[in-house]
Amino acid sequence: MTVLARAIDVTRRYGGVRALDGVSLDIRAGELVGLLGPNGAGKSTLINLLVGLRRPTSGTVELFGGSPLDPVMRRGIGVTPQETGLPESLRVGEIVDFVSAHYPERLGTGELLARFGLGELVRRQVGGLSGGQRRRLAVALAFAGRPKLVFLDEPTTGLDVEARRALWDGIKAFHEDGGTVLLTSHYLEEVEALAERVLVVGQGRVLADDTMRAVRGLVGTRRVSLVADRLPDLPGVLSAERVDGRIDLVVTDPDRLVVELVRAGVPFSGLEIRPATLEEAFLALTTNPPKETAHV
Ligand SMILES: Nc1ncnc2c1ncn2[C@@H]1O[C@H](COP(=O)(O)OP(=O)(O)OP(=O)(O)O)[C@@H](O)[C@H]1O
Repeated sequence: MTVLARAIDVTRRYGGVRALDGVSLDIRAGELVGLLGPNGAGKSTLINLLVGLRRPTSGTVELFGGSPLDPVMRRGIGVTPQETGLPESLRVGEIVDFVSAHYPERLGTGELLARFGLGELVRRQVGGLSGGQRRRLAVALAFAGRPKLVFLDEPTTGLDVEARRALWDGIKAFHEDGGTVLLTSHYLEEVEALAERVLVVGQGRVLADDTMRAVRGLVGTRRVSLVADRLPDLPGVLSAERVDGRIDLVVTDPDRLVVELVRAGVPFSGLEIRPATLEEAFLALTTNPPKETAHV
């Protein structure tokens, strides 16, 4: 499958901070890739390198087989950064026309706005839009020039559920037409709802690059929940907390945990074991040292 964007052993430093550390990846045509990672993991830096806003300290970045610094290559992409400033006095339709005019091919203004649930607002001045409407407009603009590849940095941060769904529909429609998307998100359900492939980034490195299912399987964690007054120190516990009178543990080996519990002779009841959610798996991948259950 055609590779649209590629990073080869890319490192990016800002002074003493190593924001990316030997990252290699391909974004292939038709993929919808979710980039997950905690604050400061290097997600925005990776996007900035792939779209040519920054250069790597070492390593190579390619866009459509060329350099992301080449305007001809950049014409094939659409980008919504984490923050955008749109001119307050322009009308929504005027902004779309202004942005579209930079591209050889364009989506009609009405069609673009309808795709993102903004059709009613074509004559509204940007200064009169709500925060959520502005954000949706900023994301819609990434699609104005019929891009092949779209980069969205936290597209739905700050949106309510309805606005988020309207955006998801626009992104999905683009993808169903064959478009390629790389998006970052702090909303794990967003990545679960949209992305087929997940890249987990932590401390500037790619920790996992696989299907959603495989990423969960990779960490192989289980959520164990039980009722007990106290627990001894147990092996393989990644996180432990008391919630509504129960103790919830994320563990790597639930069978061993139960054996150890019984062996310790600790009274417990209401044992439940289920697969970890993506959030739990993600935390386990990027996480701290094992937890001491005796202090829960
Ligand atoms: N222009 C800059 N100057 C100095 N340090 C920077 C700069 N941009 C990013 N960094 C640092 O590089 C690291 C990675 O930042 P980056 O913004 O790429 O992370 P992120 O995963 O996008 O985080 P977030 O989820 O908070 O947006 C952080 O430690 C950050 O402080």
